[in-house]
Amino acid sequence: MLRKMPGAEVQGVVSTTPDTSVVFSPMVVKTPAIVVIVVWLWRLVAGLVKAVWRHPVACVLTGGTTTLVSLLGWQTAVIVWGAGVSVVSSWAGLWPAAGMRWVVWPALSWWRWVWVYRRKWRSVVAVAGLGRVVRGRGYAPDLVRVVSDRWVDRVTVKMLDGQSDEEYADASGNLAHGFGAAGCRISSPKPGWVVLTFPRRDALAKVVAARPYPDAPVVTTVDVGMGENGRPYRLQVHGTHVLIAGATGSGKGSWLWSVVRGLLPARQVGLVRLWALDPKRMELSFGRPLFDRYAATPEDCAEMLEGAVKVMQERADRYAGVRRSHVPTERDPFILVIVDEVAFLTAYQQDKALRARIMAALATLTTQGRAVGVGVMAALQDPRKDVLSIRNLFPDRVALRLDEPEQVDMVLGDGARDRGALADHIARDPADPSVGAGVSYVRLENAPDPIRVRAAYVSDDDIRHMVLQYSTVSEAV
Ligand SMILES: Nc1ncnc2c1ncn2[C@@H]1O[C@H](COP(=O)(O)OP(=O)(O)OP(=O)(O)O)[C@@H](O)[C@H]1O
Repeated sequence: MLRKMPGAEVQGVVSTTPDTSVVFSPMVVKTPAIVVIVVWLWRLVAGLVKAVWRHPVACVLTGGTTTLVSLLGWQTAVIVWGAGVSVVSSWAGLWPAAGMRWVVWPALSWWRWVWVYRRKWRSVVAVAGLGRVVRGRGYAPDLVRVVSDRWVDRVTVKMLDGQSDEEYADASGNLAHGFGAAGCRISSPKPGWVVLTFPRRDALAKVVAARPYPDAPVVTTVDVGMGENGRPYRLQVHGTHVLIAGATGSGKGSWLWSVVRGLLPARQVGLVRLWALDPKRMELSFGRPLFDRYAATPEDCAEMLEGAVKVMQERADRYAGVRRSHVPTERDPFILVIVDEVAFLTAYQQDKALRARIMAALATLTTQGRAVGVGVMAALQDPRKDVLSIRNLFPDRVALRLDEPEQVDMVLGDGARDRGALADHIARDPADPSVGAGVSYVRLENAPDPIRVRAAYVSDDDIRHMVLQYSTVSEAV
Protein backbone atom coordinates (compact mmCIF):
# COMPACT_ATOMS: atom_id res chain seq x y z
CA MET A 1 0.00 0.00 0.00
CA LEU A 2 1.30 3.44 -0.91
CA ARG A 3 0.96 5.80 2.07
CA LYS A 4 2.07 9.42 2.13
CA MET A 5 3.74 10.51 5.38
CA PRO A 6 5.76 13.65 6.02
CA GLY A 7 9.11 13.85 7.78
CA ALA A 8 12.54 12.34 7.37
CA GLU A 9 11.97 9.97 10.27
CA VAL A 10 9.61 8.02 8.06
CA GLN A 11 12.64 6.51 6.43
CA GLY A 12 13.42 4.67 9.64
CA VAL A 13 9.90 3.36 10.10
CA VAL A 14 9.55 -0.35 9.55
CA SER A 15 6.75 -2.74 10.31
CA THR A 16 6.88 -6.48 10.49
CA THR A 17 4.56 -9.42 10.54
CA PRO A 18 4.28 -11.07 13.97
CA ASP A 19 6.91 -13.70 13.14
CA THR A 20 9.16 -10.95 11.61
CA SER A 21 9.69 -13.04 8.51
CA VAL A 22 8.47 -10.18 6.32
CA VAL A 23 9.79 -6.64 6.83
CA PHE A 24 7.91 -3.65 5.36
CA SER A 25 9.53 -0.27 5.01
CA PRO A 26 7.73 2.80 3.61
CA MET A 27 8.63 4.31 0.29
CA VAL A 28 9.93 7.89 0.65
CA VAL A 29 9.20 10.23 -2.26
CA LYS A 30 11.56 13.24 -2.23
CA THR A 31 9.76 16.56 -2.76
CA PRO A 32 11.61 18.93 -5.13
CA ALA A 33 13.00 22.02 -3.37
CA ILE A 34 11.06 24.39 -5.62
CA VAL A 35 7.75 22.90 -4.47
CA VAL A 36 8.73 23.36 -0.83
CA ILE A 37 9.79 26.97 -1.51
CA VAL A 38 6.54 27.79 -3.33
CA VAL A 39 4.48 26.29 -0.51
CA TRP A 40 6.38 28.27 2.13
CA LEU A 41 6.09 31.49 0.09
CA TRP A 42 2.38 30.92 -0.32
CA ARG A 43 2.02 30.43 3.44
CA LEU A 44 4.04 33.60 4.12
CA VAL A 45 1.88 35.71 1.79
CA ALA A 46 -1.33 34.21 3.17
CA GLY A 47 -0.10 34.85 6.74
CA LEU A 48 0.74 38.49 5.89
CA VAL A 49 -2.65 39.09 4.28
CA LYS A 50 -4.35 37.50 7.28
CA ALA A 51 -2.33 39.65 9.70
CA VAL A 52 -3.21 42.87 7.83
CA TRP A 53 -6.86 41.85 7.65
CA ARG A 54 -7.10 40.99 11.35
CA HIS A 55 -4.84 43.70 12.78
CA PRO A 56 -4.99 46.65 10.37
CA VAL A 57 -4.10 49.29 12.97
CA ALA A 58 -1.11 47.39 14.35
CA CYS A 59 0.13 46.68 10.80
CA VAL A 60 -0.26 50.31 9.69
CA LEU A 61 1.56 51.55 12.81
CA THR A 62 4.38 49.05 12.41
CA GLY A 63 4.68 49.63 8.66
CA GLY A 64 4.50 53.41 9.06
CA THR A 65 7.14 53.45 11.81
CA THR A 66 9.48 51.24 9.79
CA THR A 67 9.08 53.48 6.74
CA LEU A 68 9.68 56.61 8.83
CA VAL A 69 12.81 55.17 10.44
CA SER A 70 14.25 54.05 7.11
CA LEU A 71 13.43 57.31 5.26
CA LEU A 72 13.88 60.01 7.91
CA GLY A 73 15.74 58.33 10.76
CA TRP A 74 14.67 57.15 14.22
CA GLN A 75 14.74 60.65 15.75
CA THR A 76 11.94 61.79 13.41
CA ALA A 77 10.00 58.61 14.15
CA VAL A 78 10.23 59.31 17.91
CA ILE A 79 9.00 62.91 17.38
CA VAL A 80 6.08 61.78 15.21
CA TRP A 81 5.16 59.08 17.75
CA GLY A 82 5.40 61.57 20.65
CA ALA A 83 3.14 64.05 18.81
CA GLY A 84 0.67 61.32 17.92
CA VAL A 85 0.50 59.98 21.48
CA SER A 86 -0.07 63.51 22.91
CA VAL A 87 -2.85 64.28 20.41
CA VAL A 88 -4.61 60.98 21.09
CA SER A 89 -4.26 61.28 24.90
CA SER A 90 -5.59 64.86 24.91
CA TRP A 91 -8.52 63.77 22.77
CA ALA A 92 -9.18 60.78 25.06
CA GLY A 93 -8.92 63.10 28.09
CA LEU A 94 -11.54 65.44 26.62
CA TRP A 95 -13.92 62.63 25.63
CA PRO A 96 -13.14 59.79 28.03
CA ALA A 97 -15.99 57.50 26.92
CA ALA A 98 -14.92 57.75 23.27
CA GLY A 99 -11.27 57.41 24.33
CA MET A 100 -12.00 54.17 26.15
CA ARG A 101 -14.03 52.82 23.28
CA TRP A 102 -11.72 53.71 20.41
CA VAL A 103 -8.29 53.64 22.01
CA VAL A 104 -8.02 51.97 25.41
CA TRP A 105 -10.14 48.85 24.85
CA PRO A 106 -8.82 48.16 21.33
CA ALA A 107 -5.23 48.60 22.61
CA LEU A 108 -5.92 46.30 25.57
CA SER A 109 -7.60 43.75 23.29
CA TRP A 110 -4.58 43.75 21.00
CA TRP A 111 -2.18 43.38 23.91
CA ARG A 112 -4.17 40.51 25.41
CA TRP A 113 -4.31 38.91 21.97
CA VAL A 114 -0.53 39.07 21.56
CA TRP A 115 0.63 38.42 25.09
CA VAL A 116 -1.88 36.05 26.58
CA TYR A 117 -3.78 34.22 23.86
CA ARG A 118 -1.58 34.09 20.74
CA ARG A 119 1.53 33.29 22.73
CA LYS A 120 0.01 30.32 24.57
CA TRP A 121 -2.70 29.33 22.11
CA ARG A 122 -1.21 26.23 20.49
CA SER A 123 0.14 24.72 23.68
CA VAL A 124 -3.03 25.35 25.72
CA VAL A 125 -5.42 23.97 23.09
CA ALA A 126 -3.14 20.96 22.56
CA VAL A 127 -3.03 20.14 26.27
CA ALA A 128 -6.78 20.80 26.59
CA GLY A 129 -7.32 18.18 23.87
CA LEU A 130 -8.76 20.61 21.33
CA GLY A 131 -5.95 20.31 18.77
CA ARG A 132 -5.68 17.36 16.40
CA VAL A 133 -2.92 15.55 14.57
CA VAL A 134 -3.96 14.31 11.15
CA ARG A 135 -1.46 12.36 9.04
CA GLY A 136 1.42 13.62 11.09
CA ARG A 137 0.41 17.26 10.82
CA GLY A 138 -0.82 19.25 13.84
CA TYR A 139 -3.99 21.36 13.58
CA ALA A 140 -5.23 23.90 16.13
CA PRO A 141 -8.51 25.82 16.20
CA ASP A 142 -8.12 29.29 14.75
CA LEU A 143 -7.82 32.17 17.24
CA VAL A 144 -9.69 34.84 15.33
CA ARG A 145 -10.38 37.79 17.61
CA VAL A 146 -9.96 39.01 21.16
CA VAL A 147 -12.20 41.77 22.48
CA SER A 148 -11.44 43.05 25.97
CA ASP A 149 -13.32 45.45 28.16
CA ARG A 150 -12.94 46.45 31.78
CA TRP A 151 -14.15 43.08 33.02
CA VAL A 152 -13.77 40.25 30.51
CA ASP A 153 -11.92 39.00 27.43
CA ARG A 154 -14.11 37.56 24.67
CA VAL A 155 -12.12 35.25 22.44
CA THR A 156 -13.66 34.28 19.12
CA VAL A 157 -12.49 30.93 17.80
CA LYS A 158 -13.11 29.16 14.52
CA MET A 159 -13.37 25.52 15.48
CA LEU A 160 -11.69 22.76 13.54
CA ASP A 161 -13.99 21.16 11.00
CA GLY A 162 -15.97 18.46 12.74
CA GLN A 163 -15.58 19.86 16.25
CA SER A 164 -18.54 20.75 18.45
CA ASP A 165 -18.92 23.40 21.12
CA GLU A 166 -19.48 20.61 23.67
CA GLU A 167 -15.79 19.71 23.37
CA TYR A 168 -14.92 23.27 24.37
CA ALA A 169 -17.44 23.14 27.21
CA ASP A 170 -15.76 19.97 28.51
CA ALA A 171 -12.36 21.67 28.31
CA SER A 172 -13.49 24.97 29.88
CA GLY A 173 -11.53 24.29 33.08
CA ASN A 174 -8.32 23.61 31.11
CA LEU A 175 -8.79 26.78 29.08
CA ALA A 176 -9.41 28.90 32.18
CA HIS A 177 -6.30 27.61 33.92
CA GLY A 178 -4.27 27.72 30.73
CA PHE A 179 -4.95 31.41 30.17
CA GLY A 180 -4.82 32.33 33.85
CA ALA A 181 -8.52 33.25 34.19
CA ALA A 182 -10.94 32.55 37.03
CA GLY A 183 -13.31 30.78 34.65
CA CYS A 184 -14.29 30.27 31.03
CA ARG A 185 -17.78 30.34 29.59
CA ILE A 186 -18.59 28.94 26.18
CA SER A 187 -21.15 30.14 23.69
CA SER A 188 -21.62 29.36 20.05
CA PRO A 189 -22.89 32.32 18.02
CA LYS A 190 -23.05 30.34 14.76
CA PRO A 191 -22.15 26.89 13.49
CA GLY A 192 -18.42 26.28 13.46
CA TRP A 193 -17.61 29.14 15.85
CA VAL A 194 -17.29 29.49 19.61
CA VAL A 195 -16.80 32.49 21.83
CA LEU A 196 -14.81 31.88 25.01
CA THR A 197 -15.50 34.42 27.74
CA PHE A 198 -12.71 34.79 30.29
CA PRO A 199 -13.50 37.07 33.25
CA ARG A 200 -10.52 39.23 34.27
CA ARG A 201 -12.04 41.30 37.03
CA ASP A 202 -15.37 40.64 38.64
CA ALA A 203 -17.85 43.38 37.89
CA LEU A 204 -20.23 41.66 40.25
CA ALA A 205 -17.98 41.53 43.31
CA LYS A 206 -19.69 44.51 44.94
CA VAL A 207 -23.29 44.75 46.08
CA VAL A 208 -25.49 46.37 43.44
CA ALA A 209 -27.79 48.98 44.94
CA ALA A 210 -31.53 48.93 44.19
CA ARG A 211 -32.11 50.22 40.69
CA PRO A 212 -33.78 53.59 40.23
CA TYR A 213 -37.50 53.54 39.47
CA PRO A 214 -38.08 53.70 35.73
CA ASP A 215 -38.90 57.22 34.50
CA ALA A 216 -41.82 55.93 32.47
CA PRO A 217 -44.02 52.86 32.99
CA VAL A 218 -42.35 49.74 31.56
CA VAL A 219 -43.90 46.32 31.31
CA THR A 220 -41.81 44.16 28.99
CA THR A 221 -38.32 44.28 30.51
CA VAL A 222 -37.20 45.43 33.93
CA ASP A 223 -33.81 46.64 35.11
CA VAL A 224 -33.01 44.12 37.85
CA GLY A 225 -29.28 44.45 38.44
CA MET A 226 -25.92 44.37 36.72
CA GLY A 227 -24.48 42.14 34.04
CA GLU A 228 -20.94 40.86 33.92
CA ASN A 229 -20.05 43.66 31.51
CA GLY A 230 -20.79 46.20 34.25
CA ARG A 231 -23.96 47.40 32.50
CA PRO A 232 -27.53 47.31 33.81
CA TYR A 233 -29.23 44.00 33.18
CA ARG A 234 -32.84 43.99 32.02
CA LEU A 235 -34.96 40.91 32.56
CA GLN A 236 -37.92 40.20 30.34
CA VAL A 237 -41.02 39.67 32.47
CA HIS A 238 -43.90 40.04 30.01
CA GLY A 239 -44.50 37.15 27.60
CA THR A 240 -42.57 34.61 29.64
CA HIS A 241 -42.41 32.86 33.02
CA VAL A 242 -39.37 33.05 35.27
CA LEU A 243 -38.09 30.43 37.70
CA ILE A 244 -35.58 31.58 40.33
CA ALA A 245 -33.76 28.87 42.27
CA GLY A 246 -31.15 29.27 44.97
CA ALA A 247 -30.05 27.90 48.31
CA THR A 248 -31.17 29.61 51.46
CA GLY A 249 -29.62 33.08 51.76
CA SER A 250 -28.59 33.16 48.10
CA GLY A 251 -30.68 36.27 47.45
CA LYS A 252 -33.88 35.07 45.78
CA GLY A 253 -35.64 37.98 47.43
CA SER A 254 -33.47 40.48 45.57
CA TRP A 255 -34.74 39.14 42.22
CA LEU A 256 -38.37 39.23 43.32
CA TRP A 257 -38.15 42.73 44.76
CA SER A 258 -36.13 44.14 41.87
CA VAL A 259 -38.82 42.98 39.44
CA VAL A 260 -41.59 44.39 41.65
CA ARG A 261 -39.70 47.68 41.93
CA GLY A 262 -39.26 48.00 38.17
CA LEU A 263 -42.96 47.33 37.54
CA LEU A 264 -44.35 49.78 40.12
CA PRO A 265 -44.71 52.79 37.78
CA ALA A 266 -46.60 50.57 35.31
CA ARG A 267 -48.75 49.23 38.13
CA GLN A 268 -49.56 52.78 39.18
CA VAL A 269 -51.01 53.61 35.77
CA GLY A 270 -52.92 50.34 35.64
CA LEU A 271 -50.86 48.45 33.08
CA VAL A 272 -49.63 45.83 35.56
CA ARG A 273 -51.19 43.90 38.42
CA LEU A 274 -49.03 42.12 40.98
CA TRP A 275 -50.47 39.05 42.66
CA ALA A 276 -48.36 37.68 45.51
CA LEU A 277 -48.33 34.17 46.97
CA ASP A 278 -46.31 34.18 50.14
CA PRO A 279 -46.64 30.82 51.90
CA LYS A 280 -43.55 31.51 54.05
CA ARG A 281 -44.98 34.94 55.03
CA MET A 282 -41.45 36.21 55.52
CA GLU A 283 -40.67 37.82 52.20
CA LEU A 284 -43.52 39.45 50.30
CA SER A 285 -45.61 40.35 53.35
CA PHE A 286 -43.12 43.15 53.98
CA GLY A 287 -44.42 45.03 50.95
CA ARG A 288 -48.05 43.91 51.27
CA PRO A 289 -49.59 47.24 50.05
CA LEU A 290 -47.68 46.93 46.77
CA PHE A 291 -49.64 43.86 45.72
CA ASP A 292 -53.07 43.90 44.17
CA ARG A 293 -53.76 40.50 45.60
CA TYR A 294 -51.99 38.69 48.38
CA ALA A 295 -52.36 35.13 49.69
CA ALA A 296 -50.45 33.28 52.35
CA THR A 297 -52.42 30.16 53.39
CA PRO A 298 -52.34 27.23 50.97
CA GLU A 299 -56.13 27.45 50.50
CA ASP A 300 -55.94 31.15 49.60
CA CYS A 301 -52.99 30.46 47.32
CA ALA A 302 -54.91 27.73 45.48
CA GLU A 303 -57.86 30.06 45.11
CA MET A 304 -55.69 32.87 43.80
CA LEU A 305 -53.99 30.63 41.26
CA GLU A 306 -57.36 29.38 40.07
CA GLY A 307 -58.48 33.00 39.85
CA ALA A 308 -55.50 33.70 37.57
CA VAL A 309 -56.46 30.70 35.43
CA LYS A 310 -60.00 32.11 35.12
CA VAL A 311 -58.70 35.51 33.99
CA MET A 312 -56.44 33.71 31.53
CA GLN A 313 -59.29 31.65 30.10
CA GLU A 314 -61.61 34.62 29.85
CA ARG A 315 -58.96 36.53 27.89
CA ALA A 316 -58.24 33.52 25.71
CA ASP A 317 -61.96 33.35 24.82
CA ARG A 318 -62.02 37.04 23.94
CA TYR A 319 -58.76 37.01 21.98
CA ALA A 320 -59.50 33.83 20.01
CA GLY A 321 -59.38 34.65 16.31
CA VAL A 322 -58.88 38.35 17.06
CA ARG A 323 -55.27 38.63 18.18
CA ARG A 324 -52.34 36.34 18.96
CA SER A 325 -50.46 38.25 21.61
CA HIS A 326 -51.17 40.40 24.62
CA VAL A 327 -50.69 44.15 24.78
CA PRO A 328 -51.00 45.53 28.30
CA THR A 329 -53.90 47.97 28.70
CA GLU A 330 -55.88 49.22 31.67
CA ARG A 331 -58.63 46.78 30.77
CA ASP A 332 -56.26 43.86 30.28
CA PRO A 333 -53.19 44.62 32.38
CA PHE A 334 -50.23 42.28 32.56
CA ILE A 335 -50.75 40.09 35.64
CA LEU A 336 -47.57 38.88 37.29
CA VAL A 337 -48.19 36.05 39.73
CA ILE A 338 -45.25 36.06 42.15
CA VAL A 339 -44.73 32.88 44.18
CA ASP A 340 -42.14 32.83 46.93
CA GLU A 341 -40.94 29.34 47.86
CA VAL A 342 -43.24 27.49 45.51
CA ALA A 343 -42.23 24.12 47.07
CA PHE A 344 -44.34 25.00 50.15
CA LEU A 345 -47.36 24.83 47.88
CA THR A 346 -46.29 21.78 45.88
CA ALA A 347 -43.89 19.20 47.35
CA TYR A 348 -44.27 20.12 51.03
CA GLN A 349 -48.06 20.49 50.91
CA GLN A 350 -49.64 17.70 52.99
CA ASP A 351 -53.19 18.08 51.70
CA LYS A 352 -53.12 16.04 48.50
CA ALA A 353 -56.28 17.55 47.03
CA LEU A 354 -55.00 21.07 47.61
CA ARG A 355 -51.62 20.15 46.16
CA ALA A 356 -53.28 18.74 43.04
CA ARG A 357 -55.32 21.95 42.59
CA ILE A 358 -52.20 24.10 42.96
CA MET A 359 -50.13 21.99 40.58
CA ALA A 360 -52.92 21.96 37.98
CA ALA A 361 -53.34 25.74 38.16
CA LEU A 362 -49.58 26.36 37.98
CA ALA A 363 -49.21 24.00 35.03
CA THR A 364 -52.11 25.67 33.20
CA LEU A 365 -50.74 29.14 33.82
CA THR A 366 -47.21 28.26 32.75
CA THR A 367 -48.34 26.51 29.57
CA GLN A 368 -51.00 28.98 28.41
CA GLY A 369 -50.69 32.20 30.37
CA ARG A 370 -47.98 34.14 28.62
CA ALA A 371 -49.79 34.75 25.35
CA VAL A 372 -52.68 36.40 27.19
CA GLY A 373 -50.62 38.47 29.60
CA VAL A 374 -50.51 36.29 32.71
CA GLY A 375 -46.96 35.53 33.83
CA VAL A 376 -45.60 33.49 36.72
CA MET A 377 -42.40 34.27 38.58
CA ALA A 378 -41.63 31.57 41.12
CA ALA A 379 -38.77 31.21 43.57
CA LEU A 380 -37.64 28.00 45.22
CA GLN A 381 -34.74 26.55 47.17
CA ASP A 382 -34.68 22.97 46.00
CA PRO A 383 -34.92 22.43 42.25
CA ARG A 384 -35.32 18.63 42.25
CA LYS A 385 -37.98 17.21 39.96
CA ASP A 386 -40.08 15.86 42.82
CA VAL A 387 -40.10 19.31 44.34
CA LEU A 388 -41.16 21.15 41.20
CA SER A 389 -42.07 18.79 38.41
CA ILE A 390 -43.12 21.65 36.13
CA ARG A 391 -39.79 23.46 36.22
CA ASN A 392 -39.31 22.89 32.48
CA LEU A 393 -42.42 24.94 31.78
CA PHE A 394 -40.58 28.10 32.81
CA PRO A 395 -38.87 29.46 29.67
CA ASP A 396 -36.46 31.73 31.55
CA ARG A 397 -34.53 30.51 34.56
CA VAL A 398 -32.20 31.96 37.12
CA ALA A 399 -29.77 29.92 39.22
CA LEU A 400 -28.40 31.67 42.29
CA ARG A 401 -25.95 29.90 44.57
CA LEU A 402 -26.77 26.20 44.63
CA ASP A 403 -25.49 23.51 46.98
CA GLU A 404 -24.65 20.81 44.46
CA PRO A 405 -23.25 20.80 40.90
CA GLU A 406 -26.08 18.55 39.62
CA GLN A 407 -28.64 21.18 40.61
CA VAL A 408 -27.25 23.63 38.05
CA ASP A 409 -28.45 21.63 35.07
CA MET A 410 -31.72 20.87 36.88
CA VAL A 411 -32.44 24.59 36.99
CA LEU A 412 -30.83 25.90 33.81
CA GLY A 413 -31.14 22.85 31.59
CA ASP A 414 -28.72 20.23 30.31
CA GLY A 415 -25.15 21.29 29.66
CA ALA A 416 -25.47 24.68 31.38
CA ARG A 417 -22.81 23.90 33.97
CA ASP A 418 -20.37 22.65 31.34
CA ARG A 419 -20.88 25.94 29.54
CA GLY A 420 -19.64 27.78 32.59
CA ALA A 421 -22.71 28.31 34.79
CA LEU A 422 -20.87 27.43 38.00
CA ALA A 423 -23.72 28.31 40.35
CA ASP A 424 -22.41 25.82 42.90
CA HIS A 425 -19.13 27.81 43.05
CA ILE A 426 -20.68 31.19 43.86
CA ALA A 427 -18.85 32.58 46.88
CA ARG A 428 -20.40 32.67 50.31
CA ASP A 429 -19.22 33.92 53.67
CA PRO A 430 -21.22 32.99 56.77
CA ALA A 431 -19.88 36.15 58.44
CA ASP A 432 -21.12 38.43 55.66
CA PRO A 433 -24.42 37.42 53.99
CA SER A 434 -23.92 39.91 51.17
CA VAL A 435 -20.94 37.96 49.75
CA GLY A 436 -22.15 36.27 46.59
CA ALA A 437 -25.82 37.00 47.39
CA GLY A 438 -27.80 37.91 44.30
CA VAL A 439 -25.05 36.60 41.97
CA SER A 440 -26.75 34.33 39.46
CA TYR A 441 -26.57 32.60 36.12
CA VAL A 442 -29.49 33.33 33.81
CA ARG A 443 -30.51 31.14 30.93
CA LEU A 444 -33.12 32.63 28.66
CA GLU A 445 -35.38 30.83 26.27
CA ASN A 446 -34.09 32.74 23.25
CA ALA A 447 -30.40 32.74 24.29
CA PRO A 448 -29.39 29.34 25.63
CA ASP A 449 -25.93 30.42 26.77
CA PRO A 450 -25.93 31.24 30.48
CA ILE A 451 -25.07 34.80 31.46
CA ARG A 452 -23.82 36.00 34.83
CA VAL A 453 -25.82 38.70 36.54
CA ARG A 454 -26.07 40.17 40.02
CA ALA A 455 -29.52 41.15 41.18
CA ALA A 456 -29.73 44.52 42.89
CA TYR A 457 -30.18 44.40 46.63
CA VAL A 458 -33.53 45.88 47.59
CA SER A 459 -33.15 46.58 51.30
CA ASP A 460 -35.94 46.86 53.87
CA ASP A 461 -35.61 50.65 53.65
CA ASP A 462 -35.99 50.48 49.87
CA ILE A 463 -39.16 48.42 50.28
CA ARG A 464 -40.52 50.92 52.82
CA HIS A 465 -39.83 53.69 50.33
CA MET A 466 -41.55 51.72 47.56
CA VAL A 467 -44.59 51.30 49.80
CA LEU A 468 -44.66 55.02 50.63
CA GLN A 469 -44.27 56.03 47.02
CA TYR A 470 -46.43 53.46 45.25
CA SER A 471 -48.91 51.95 47.66
CA THR A 472 -51.96 53.59 46.12
CA VAL A 473 -54.03 50.49 45.48
CA SER A 474 -55.56 50.69 42.07
CA GLU A 475 -58.69 48.79 41.12
CA ALA A 476 -57.74 45.11 41.21
CA VAL A 477 -58.48 42.75 38.36
N1 LIG B 1 -28.56 41.12 45.77
C1 LIG B 1 -27.97 41.10 46.96
N2 LIG B 1 -26.81 41.73 47.15
C2 LIG B 1 -26.20 41.69 48.34
N3 LIG B 1 -26.68 41.07 49.43
C3 LIG B 1 -27.84 40.44 49.32
C4 LIG B 1 -28.54 40.42 48.07
N4 LIG B 1 -29.66 39.70 48.25
C5 LIG B 1 -29.66 39.28 49.53
N5 LIG B 1 -28.57 39.74 50.17
C6 LIG B 1 -28.18 39.45 51.56
O1 LIG B 1 -28.43 38.07 51.78
C7 LIG B 1 -29.40 37.90 52.82
C8 LIG B 1 -30.35 36.77 52.44
O2 LIG B 1 -31.10 37.19 51.32
P1 LIG B 1 -32.53 36.59 50.97
O3 LIG B 1 -33.36 36.48 52.21
O4 LIG B 1 -33.08 37.35 49.84
O5 LIG B 1 -32.14 35.16 50.51
P2 LIG B 1 -33.14 34.03 50.08
O6 LIG B 1 -32.51 33.32 48.96
O7 LIG B 1 -34.51 34.59 49.84
O8 LIG B 1 -33.13 33.12 51.38
P3 LIG B 1 -34.32 32.23 51.96
O9 LIG B 1 -34.63 31.19 50.94
O10 LIG B 1 -33.73 31.66 53.21
O11 LIG B 1 -35.45 33.18 52.21
C9 LIG B 1 -30.06 39.26 52.96
O12 LIG B 1 -30.45 39.50 54.28
C10 LIG B 1 -29.00 40.23 52.55
O13 LIG B 1 -28.15 40.52 53.65
